[in-house]
Amino acid sequence: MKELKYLNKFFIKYKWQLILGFVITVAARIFTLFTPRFIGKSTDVIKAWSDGEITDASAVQSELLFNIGVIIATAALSAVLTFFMRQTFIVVSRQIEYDLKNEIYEQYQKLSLNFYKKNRTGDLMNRISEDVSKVRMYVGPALMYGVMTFTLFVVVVSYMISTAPILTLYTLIPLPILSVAIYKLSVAINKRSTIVQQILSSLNTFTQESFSGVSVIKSYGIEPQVSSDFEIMSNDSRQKNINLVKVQAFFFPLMVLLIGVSNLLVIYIGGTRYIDGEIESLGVIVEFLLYVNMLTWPVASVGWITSMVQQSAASQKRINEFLSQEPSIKNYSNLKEEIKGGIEFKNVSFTYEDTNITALKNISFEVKTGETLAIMGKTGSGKSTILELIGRLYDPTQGKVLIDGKPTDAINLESLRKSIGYVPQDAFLFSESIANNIRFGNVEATQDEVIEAAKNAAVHQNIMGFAKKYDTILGERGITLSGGQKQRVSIARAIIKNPRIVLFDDCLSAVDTETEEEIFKKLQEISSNKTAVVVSHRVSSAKSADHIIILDEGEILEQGNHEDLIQQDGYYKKLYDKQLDQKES
Ligand SMILES: Nc1ncnc2c1ncn2[C@@H]1O[C@H](COP(=O)(O)OP(=O)(O)OP(=O)(O)O)[C@@H](O)[C@H]1O
Repeated sequence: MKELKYLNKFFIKYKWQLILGFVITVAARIFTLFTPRFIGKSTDVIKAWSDGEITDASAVQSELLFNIGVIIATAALSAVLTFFMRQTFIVVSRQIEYDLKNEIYEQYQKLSLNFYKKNRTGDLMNRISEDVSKVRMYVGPALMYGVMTFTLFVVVVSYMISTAPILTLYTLIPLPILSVAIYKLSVAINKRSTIVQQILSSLNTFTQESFSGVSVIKSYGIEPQVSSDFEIMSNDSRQKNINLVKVQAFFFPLMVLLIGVSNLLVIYIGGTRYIDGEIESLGVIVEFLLYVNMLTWPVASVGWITSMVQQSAASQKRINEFLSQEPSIKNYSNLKEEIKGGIEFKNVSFTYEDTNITALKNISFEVKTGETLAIMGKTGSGKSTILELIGRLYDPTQGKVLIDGKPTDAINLESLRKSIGYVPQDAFLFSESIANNIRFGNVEATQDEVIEAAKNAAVHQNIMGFAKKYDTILGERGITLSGGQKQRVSIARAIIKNPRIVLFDDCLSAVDTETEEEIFKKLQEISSNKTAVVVSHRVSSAKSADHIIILDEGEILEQGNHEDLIQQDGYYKKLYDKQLDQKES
């Protein structure tokens, strides 16, 4: 339960609403007491009339009318207060849910790439949706029903004891049994519904994947196989749902049975004690019958609340695991600074923590401000890793990455990231308009600036070809751009940021050579004073760079400018000849 202590700060934050809720709950419960009390009184009046103890019919009538008036008025008051009780407790729980979701989301934003590699997206989503909803059950309904049960129990039972202590004892005997039984049942229901949820989430993932990959499924003609896999999974889901329903079906019969037993006890014990003269009026029995029914749900809810609190604790434990994680990339400098763009790697080695793959081994090179570096090499040779280290998505395992002569970890993280325009290998676009996707690089950019960036990335003409032009929505409910168009929108996004350093990770692979050359020409025009690092498989992208590095299994195989490397007659020269041949043929 110590996990739930984390939530105390929210209880403190919303203390006044909660105190108000508590006061309202107590008042609402007190008013509910009037109904049994006045029904009991009315029974006694009628009994006295039928026994001939009262002979004035109008007196009986007016007393009954008064009692009815009191019952209606107090029940109405209690109903209004119950409404406000929900308004306080449940509204506070929604506020806490909102605060907690924001806190988790903020933490997600702070955590580094490593965290995302280690945890599946489904888990991240679950923490922020399902786990938070379960925690809300503790801060909302569990707290509200807890307070309600407690106040009702204290108020009703103390009143019952003062009226007829022995009868109270017998009446209450079945109630703890009810509470324990409901607790056991709730635990069983929760276990089974967790299984149902898990199956539902795999079923959702399966369906989602098969819809996203529908073109692969159809082209391979594996629809029957996919359908039969789906059938197996949904069959399993049906079975688990039936198992859940079987336990749920016990809930109400069990409650009815135990209420029935309590009622019988009140009638039997109450009746015999009345005959023995130990209870003075019949009204007490009627009153007690109503009390038993009033107490049943709160007592049953003790078991339900207990299991709800246990579940919330488990969820909060999972949330705390994420909240307590420190980002592996920390900001050590608060000094915002202007970055010029000189880059230097000094004996840099880097090993990915999750796979233990050493992607870079003792790499050293320098790119002066305003120069262009091209990185080439076979797939998996560590090209993208170099860009990730420049953007400080990771820190080097050994050696130093310097920007303007300063180690990247000594530079203010925000200043560093602001000065970099990174275009990743897989262009990621949001389900938003094209203009907003470009504006992502600079949210304050005007429409003219967006158009200018798109022109420089050679994608303006394509965009103008769409019916809604820059307002064309991308993604699931919008249009799908071709691979090359996506890459160019992603480049426009980096350009609009007007960064000091541009990092292009093989981001023109889906573009034909002519367009590629056009883009590079434009880039050179607009970025003459920017430092550029370009990863490419094409010599055409690399040859005009000031410096070229050829990587092989994390090590520098060759380096120099285009002429130097042609003379070295190694990997670069072979690639150059091959790509020249291809262009000519
Ligand atoms: N996030 C990661 N976690 C673990 N290992 C990784 C990660 N990214 C890359 N690697 C590994 O590091 C090595 C270098 O990868 P990197 O992406 O830098 O190569 P690359 O030269 O850019 O390849 P490509 O040309 O195919 O993009 C590879 O062996 C790869 O499997």
